Amino acid sequence: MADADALKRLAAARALDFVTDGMRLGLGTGSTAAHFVDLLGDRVAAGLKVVGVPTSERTRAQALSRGVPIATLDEQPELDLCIDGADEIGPELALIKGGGGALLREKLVASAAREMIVIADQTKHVAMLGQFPLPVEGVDFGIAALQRRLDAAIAAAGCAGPGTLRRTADGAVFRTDQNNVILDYALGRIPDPARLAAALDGVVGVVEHGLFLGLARRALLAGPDGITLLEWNAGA
Ligand SMILES: O=C[C@H](O)[C@H](O)[C@H](O)COP(=O)(O)O
Repeated sequence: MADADALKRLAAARALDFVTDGMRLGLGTGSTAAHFVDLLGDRVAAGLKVVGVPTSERTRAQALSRGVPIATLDEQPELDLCIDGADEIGPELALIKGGGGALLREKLVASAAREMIVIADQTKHVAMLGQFPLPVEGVDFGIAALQRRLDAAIAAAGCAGPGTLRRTADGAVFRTDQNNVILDYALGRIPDPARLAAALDGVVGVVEHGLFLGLARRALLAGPDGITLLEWNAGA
């Protein structure tokens, strides 16, 4: 069976089929999106004309190193397509994102794009979101109070589970590219993602959360037998 990294690269390669000359692209973050940026670099070297808006400093550095022209979201506020990975892909292409801490810029970039395509190995596809801890990005002023408000909002939305302040491998508090902190909520199951997202949106101190609802129109899932295309059109 193909290893997970090979499957991620396979999904990334298929996403290139959706890229055409002149496109303004949102460039995601994470190991799967990194394969896409790498492969996009080859296409750019071969003459493809695109401009990419990176969703993290990591992706920005990678795009530059691969010769992919980049711009900021201020310079390119309207994008044609955003290609990004995900931590979980549930029904209606509802996503959990932010395992790598890039959820805020990822959501801003995906929201600026006419279309978002998710690339992943097929193990990310789940019947119900929640096994992957849900990242919630917040300001670092009064974390304990923020956590209490979050616990209450999450319980009111019919979910439960501990929130843990994210730390780096050496024990320091993890900081996002926007210098915020992340609480990872191990909820186990999220039966109603829209209800939970609405509850989180209303919590003072929350900057953004990792539920991406109604943003992805397609997902390219790579498995041992090839690519499966999932499509969801919220407006249909
Ligand atoms: O913050 C990170 C992003 O949301 C990633 O897209 C997500 O964590 C998936 O990453 P990977 O492709 O490495 O599994």
